[in-house]
Amino acid sequence: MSVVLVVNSGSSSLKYQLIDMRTEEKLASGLVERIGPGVGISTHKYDKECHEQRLEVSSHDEAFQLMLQNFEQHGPSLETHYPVAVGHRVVQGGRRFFGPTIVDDTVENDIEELIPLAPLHNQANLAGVRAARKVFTDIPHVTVFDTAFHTTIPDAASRYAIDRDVAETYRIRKYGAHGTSHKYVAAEAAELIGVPFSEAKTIVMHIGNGASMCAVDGGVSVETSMGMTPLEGLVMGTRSGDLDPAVLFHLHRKAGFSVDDLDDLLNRKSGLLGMTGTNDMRDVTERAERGDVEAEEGLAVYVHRMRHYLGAYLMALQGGTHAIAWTAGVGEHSAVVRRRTLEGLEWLGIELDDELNETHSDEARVISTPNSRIQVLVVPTNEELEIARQTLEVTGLQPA
Ligand SMILES: Nc1ncnc2c1ncn2[C@@H]1O[C@H](COP(=O)(O)OP(=O)(O)O)[C@@H](O)[C@H]1O
Ligand SMILES: CC(=O)OP(=O)(O)O
Ligand SMILES: [Mg+2]
Repeated sequence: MSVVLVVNSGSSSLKYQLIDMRTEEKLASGLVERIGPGVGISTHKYDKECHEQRLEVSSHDEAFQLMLQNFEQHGPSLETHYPVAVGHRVVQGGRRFFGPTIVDDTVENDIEELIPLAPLHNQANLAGVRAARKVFTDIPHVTVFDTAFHTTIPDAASRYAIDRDVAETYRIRKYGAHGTSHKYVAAEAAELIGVPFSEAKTIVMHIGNGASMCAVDGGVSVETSMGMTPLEGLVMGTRSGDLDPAVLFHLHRKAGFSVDDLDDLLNRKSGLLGMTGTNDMRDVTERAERGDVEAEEGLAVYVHRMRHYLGAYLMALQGGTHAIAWTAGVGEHSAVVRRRTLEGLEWLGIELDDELNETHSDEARVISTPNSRIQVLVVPTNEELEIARQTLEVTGLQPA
């Protein structure tokens, strides 16, 4: 059996899946949340059962050991289901990695060197790679980069208008993120609407805790909302997204914020959390519906920013847009956010079907009316499956 283990380490979590690549069936999956001080939560799903455990998990190395324990205690055994390869998500590949890459020590060092370009993510991703290489010493490890899908974005969209030498020396440009998800969802969306991926024009809305949008034209990314780091663009769970850079000078000069304070403010204490006190969209929409003013204001800013980018991406897709595809935690589950983002756009040929929008399902589906010129879709993302596919592809292993 060809099974691939996929490790997706986030800034404070570690997600994993064991996938049988003959059928692309998920055999087992798990999540270790809240890595760091305090009580963490480990969830392991196998054979229709879900095993939950609460305990302090102080590092990604510990989270990885916990994952191994989960397999040992709850199955399936990694001895009988020994993976043929391990696929790892890495957010930032810079101008160094343009596709899935088999890991060796040089690759590990290069990922480390890219940490400043994705501070919340690359460090955690690397910790997962290192822990896994220590345990699975005799199989290939492959890193799949969020940035790889965006290397096709034209210069006019990926350059910042700053001094050329400074930009070159310090590698300052738009790299984007969530590319593995954007690519997977755009391909699924094309299939759903029956347009070849090589011809489809799609706007993908990856709206999770981290959130970004992507304009995909003929199978390639032409614009995305995250920038040099995953801080730019949309309002997120704890990140501010776009703001006037002069705000930083002002807070430094007038309020004595250090660079680290500013980093903490914008990456960890802003977005929905900063505006409403919670980064969970379920709480925000519930409170907004009950008339809570802070929640309503936060939601309004969140939605306004997505509409701003939607307008821009309709322009980026020359010649028209076939579909808008919603994905990730908020995009897949929040009918309220989808409705508020797309309301009043009938004049643009975007017409949501309210009943379809409100219907819950785990399947990829159309939620616009038959009259809607641009189709609106919900397409559950599966970064892990896409990583597993790319892992097999680059190692040349065949599912057997
Ligand atoms: N039913 C729901 N309604 C609204 N938002 C939801 C729902 N379920 C999950 N979410 C949101 O999705 C977010 C997590 O999305 P996810 O894509 O898993 O993010 P990440 O990969 O960045 O951790 C949660 O923070 C929560 O706000
Ligand atoms: C890049 C990024 O924001 O990833 P995530 O959504 O997993 O936090
Ligand atoms: Mg995510």
